[in-house]
Amino acid sequence: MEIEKLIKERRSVSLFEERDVDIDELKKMIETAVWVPNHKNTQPWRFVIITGDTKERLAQLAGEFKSRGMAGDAKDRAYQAGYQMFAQVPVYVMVMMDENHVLKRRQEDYASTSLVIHNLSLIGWEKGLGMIWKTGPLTEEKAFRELIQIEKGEKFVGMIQIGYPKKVPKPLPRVDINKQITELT
Ligand SMILES: Cc1cc2nc3c(=O)[nH]c(=O)nc-3n(C[C@H](O)[C@H](O)[C@H](O)COP(=O)(O)O)c2cc1C
Repeated sequence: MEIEKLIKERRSVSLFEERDVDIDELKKMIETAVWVPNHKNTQPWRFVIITGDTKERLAQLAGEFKSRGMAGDAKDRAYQAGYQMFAQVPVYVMVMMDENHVLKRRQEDYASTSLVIHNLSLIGWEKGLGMIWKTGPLTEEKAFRELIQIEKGEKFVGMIQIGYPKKVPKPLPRVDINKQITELT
């Protein structure tokens, strides 16, 4: 696909078909995605691919989180909604990076890791796969962080939900780019 079309037509997708994603292919996509500019070549990223029993536990955590503090039928409904939203995702890639003690290095590492994530979503989109990068409140929970095994000295960058799109959302409007471009001559 032409690069301009690929960039403009890619959307964040969070509803997926009930269809498995080939994990070997996903690993190859990650191998390609990491070819980003990276100051000092720190390559600070780490990826945790989640399916199976760990995905099941993740969906339970989402249900427990969504229904926390509720009671009765409302609690059951909230649990099911949270659980289903996470259970319907075919595969997760959790992205972590080394948290360098130098702020500038840390910020630059985060920039590069973000590029990797976007590369991954573009590579996926070309293959018919949809993704969304999430950092919602569940990702700050201790149980979540233990489940995905964030290590000491690592920063959690994002939860990437991946699968074949069931529904592709409409694009959000972009501001007129001419308002954001200055020419100095
Ligand atoms: C750092 C980051 C964190 C995000 N976290 C969330 C999130 O927690 N929940 C969510 O629904 N979308 C999240 N998104 C996705 C954006 O909301 C989405 O990209 C935006 O709505 C634009 O849609 P598009 O990607 O289809 O253009 C996140 C995106 C980024 C870059």
